[in-house]
Amino acid sequence: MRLMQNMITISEYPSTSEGPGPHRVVKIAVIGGSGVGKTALVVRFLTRRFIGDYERNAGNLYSREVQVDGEQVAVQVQDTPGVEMSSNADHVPRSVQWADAVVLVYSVADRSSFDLMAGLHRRVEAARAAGGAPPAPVILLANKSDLTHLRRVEPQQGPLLAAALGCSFYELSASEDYSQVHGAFHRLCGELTKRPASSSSSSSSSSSSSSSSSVASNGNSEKRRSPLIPRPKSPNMQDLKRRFRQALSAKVRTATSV
Ligand SMILES: Nc1nc2c(ncn2[C@@H]2O[C@H](COP(=O)(O)OP(=O)(O)OP(=O)(O)O)[C@@H](O)[C@H]2O)c(=O)[nH]1
Repeated sequence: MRLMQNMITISEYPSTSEGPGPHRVVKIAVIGGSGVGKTALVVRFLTRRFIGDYERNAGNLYSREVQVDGEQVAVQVQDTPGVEMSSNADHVPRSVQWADAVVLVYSVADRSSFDLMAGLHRRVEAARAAGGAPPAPVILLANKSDLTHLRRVEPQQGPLLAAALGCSFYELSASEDYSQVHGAFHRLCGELTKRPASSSSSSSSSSSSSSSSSVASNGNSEKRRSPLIPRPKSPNMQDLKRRFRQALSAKVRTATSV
């Protein structure tokens, strides 16, 4: 369903809607505790806008076509529910097995979100092994670096953990710095495009265009439904559409006022 004139669309979960297409697809799962800024990071990367309000996310999939090292790439980002909040314990292994790469996120202002990271990394590795998938690149993101007065995780702890886990590490602020967020995701996309395409990652939806973004709810039972069957309007999708409209209308206003 078309949401806005500027090609923001609501679509089905892409693993069911991919058809033959010209572009490479890279799939990234974003995982971490609740409220650490996963949605804010994903939306910041895809739209440049920062979402200031907080609404709990039940698992959404976003996609956008971007240029990576001169190549048109369809980036799909799975924004998973906070691991400690989810009633569905399956969502981490499902997302990890679907993805080509994993982004683990904690907030520097939330010690418990940092303490989840090592265990989550183990779950990522176990899920890949159980699914027969090769190890995936994992990056560790320390978000909310702007909250210096609320810091609960010391700056050196993130890099130490990342080194122990064999991950890349970025400390950044989704609210303050788009370029850091873009840089982290973009480098990961670049790394993925240098790898041989997996069979599920070599094409994209034929309806995509170079300026398109889309978002789909990742409800468990809906995941494998035909793209032709209309998705029920869950409150979560309504919230998401509203947040997208908010973020993008500001973008359109900026563009038209220049
Ligand atoms: N100060 C600050 N706030 C941020 C930053 N990133 C996100 N937030 C805020 O943190 C809150 C939670 O952000 P979300 O993106 O919804 O967090 P989430 O990880 O998706 O949360 P769940 O949906 O519960 O999994 C929101 O109020 C955001 O505005 C940041 O870099 N700095």
